[in-house]
Amino acid sequence: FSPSRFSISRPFCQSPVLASTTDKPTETTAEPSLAVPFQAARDASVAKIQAVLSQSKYAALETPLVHFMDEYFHSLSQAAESGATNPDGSEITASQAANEMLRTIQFGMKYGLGEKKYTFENVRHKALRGTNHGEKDERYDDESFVKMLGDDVTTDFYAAGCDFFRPSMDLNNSLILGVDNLEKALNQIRKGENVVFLANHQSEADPQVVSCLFEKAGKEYGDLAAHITYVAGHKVTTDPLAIPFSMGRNLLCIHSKKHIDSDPETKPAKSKQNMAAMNEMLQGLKDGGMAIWVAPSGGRDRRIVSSGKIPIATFDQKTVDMFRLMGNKSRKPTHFYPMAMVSYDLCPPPDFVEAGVGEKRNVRFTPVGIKVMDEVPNVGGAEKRHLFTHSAEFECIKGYEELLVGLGMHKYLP
Ligand SMILES: O=P(O)(O)OC[C@H](O)CO
Repeated sequence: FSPSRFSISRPFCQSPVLASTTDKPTETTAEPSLAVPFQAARDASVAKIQAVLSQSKYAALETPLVHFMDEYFHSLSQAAESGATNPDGSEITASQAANEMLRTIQFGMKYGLGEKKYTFENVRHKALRGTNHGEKDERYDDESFVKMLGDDVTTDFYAAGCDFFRPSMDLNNSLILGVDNLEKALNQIRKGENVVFLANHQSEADPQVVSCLFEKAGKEYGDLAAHITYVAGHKVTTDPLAIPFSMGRNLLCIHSKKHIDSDPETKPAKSKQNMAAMNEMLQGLKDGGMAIWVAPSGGRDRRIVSSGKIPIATFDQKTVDMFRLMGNKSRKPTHFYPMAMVSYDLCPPPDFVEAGVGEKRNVRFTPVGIKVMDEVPNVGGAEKRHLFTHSAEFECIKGYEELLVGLGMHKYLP
């Protein structure tokens, strides 16, 4: 790795330019044809949702939800047409699309809207896996908690999130690379050491992409994916549709640097929450055996609208420094692995960057990719800090570009 070369020319001349807030949102036009059973299931599901919404105060949600439904039914219709199957070998069906969609919307309405919406009260949230899941979870002993969940007391929200997004991933043509590094990371975690994956971030479904691709690599890696704690910005914990997916994940809830200044009045409270999250993380790292996924850019990569290229967003050095500092303070060996991710097409983010929630959801049946790069040695003092961040980002870009080539997505190469 040569820092001087890096500063002059990033691989493939990557430009750090992000789409500006004036760019139009990503438009993905629905395919003209939908297979007959999927069309029927889509129409019936839309009618059900319209009936519910018309009798509620959320009538304004009809347009974005119908768009989301159209996207999802098209995605699964295409999956079925391509011959993709579920993990048990069964076909992807129209009734599966309807069940997944209606359940997700029902969760969104129950946990994401209104006075009873689910609030992530603790900065460290533990995945809600339901009462049928093996591990003891004391929250399910609390009567009010059980009452709040109602019929969903047995719901494994982790599995539900994976089941929703998995059929939209063309897993036969997806790539999971760097499994040797994943194996090293797994062994380090098993020894009680900590691992931090420094990733680029492309879609809201990235935690599910990690799960499905790690599962593809092997059961032990699938189990690791369920164990990972994701560093989550405010959208992940406050957007009505994102909330149910987030309930199924281990999270550290923070306010990313990208959005913390959007409302000066609430900045002190947000900074306080970030401090609390860092303390919780430090405790977890001290306990050891922790696996963390963080996007040091503070958000998703955006396409360059004029060229259609998708560069990864620049890693924020202070964020990386903070994770290294916490690792050092924990006094447990803490290992850093850059993780390259290709998942943009699965749920393309809007081209504009904004702090608000409730964005328009697009979903596509597409291959996805992950490459776990070599560990970046956690050495060097204050004067070398930038070299560590550059090295991690450089590796991530290398892996990303290798994935794009391997997946035949040359058009996105920056
Ligand atoms: O700031 P954004 O729009 O890139 O959103 C980042 C969130 O983590 C969404 O997953």
